Amino acid sequence: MPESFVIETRGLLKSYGTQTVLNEVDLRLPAGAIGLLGPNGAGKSTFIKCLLQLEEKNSGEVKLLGKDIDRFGRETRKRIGYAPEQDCHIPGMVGCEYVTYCGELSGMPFEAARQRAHEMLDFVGMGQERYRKVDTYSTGMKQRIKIAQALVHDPDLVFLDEPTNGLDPKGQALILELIERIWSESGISVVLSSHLLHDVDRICDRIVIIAQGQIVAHDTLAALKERRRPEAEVVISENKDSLMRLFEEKDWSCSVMNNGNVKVVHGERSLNPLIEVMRDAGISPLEVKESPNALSELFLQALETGNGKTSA
Ligand SMILES: Nc1ncnc2c1ncn2[C@@H]1O[C@H](COP(=O)(O)OP(=O)(O)OP(=O)(O)O)[C@@H](O)[C@H]1O
Repeated sequence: MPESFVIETRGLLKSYGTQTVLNEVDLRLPAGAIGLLGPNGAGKSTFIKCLLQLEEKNSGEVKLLGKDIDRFGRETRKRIGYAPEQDCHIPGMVGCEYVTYCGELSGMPFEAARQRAHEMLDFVGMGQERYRKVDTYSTGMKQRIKIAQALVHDPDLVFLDEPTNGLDPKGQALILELIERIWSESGISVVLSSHLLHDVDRICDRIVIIAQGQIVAHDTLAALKERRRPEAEVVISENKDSLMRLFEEKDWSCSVMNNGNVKVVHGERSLNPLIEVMRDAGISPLEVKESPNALSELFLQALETGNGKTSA
């Protein structure tokens, strides 16, 4: 059976004036918990808005849940939820009234919308606060109610744009746990946009890294973590020359780094052969650090690209 995708884009292009914000983005994403990771200004929100037709793309094709948005945008959006980065509540409305209203806007009859709103408010952990005006909520509560309104109509796919913004570490952890359950318990595909590696690293099974409107990486989290260069950094206080000679005898290229540690390209699948060679030669390093995995490396490169530096 051919694999189906919840999101497919081909040549998606979006510019504001002379600035190209999405540069011919090609992506095919299967159902799951998807992390959209990139520095501020990378184009994450614009990507989401173009998919949801809140912004008009310049060119390219987009399919959501298998349907072309140019032909079936309106009907497809009924099966999609969205929590934007900025506040989206209606001033003066109390929490449960607001989520119910969002359900009605999605076409649900009032009674069904009200019942489901309470279920979703329970799901996001809102107690009696639901009977208070949203204007009086803390940042954490506002983030939670945004998630509740995105889920009220029981969508198949939900976009959450920077849902941990403004939260302290405990608040971030609570929101991430909640988001993880959206996919693992309800089977609703989630696109979590974030500029924090930690967010997506914890709960997503697939990662897309975006920088300056281009996809710099797309793979499963497991594959990105598995991928690393066969390099290591050896922290050593004495016998540095002997260590370098030892590596050269093994034909492993090595050099002294700015911090005084020795970098070695050992070409092995694990650190074990490197550690054995040093042990046999009677050299005891203080520490042997593995090279960063591809996820960390690509994310750092994306950050540098986002800051105007070009990556090697
Ligand atoms: N309506 C707009 N008009 C002009 N430029 C825009 C508009 N919206 C976004 N941009 C520009 O497009 C680029 C990408 O913005 P976008 O909001 O998509 O980034 P992001 O990855 O979501 O980052 P952040 O989390 O900081 O919002 C930025 O340079 C931004 O200034």
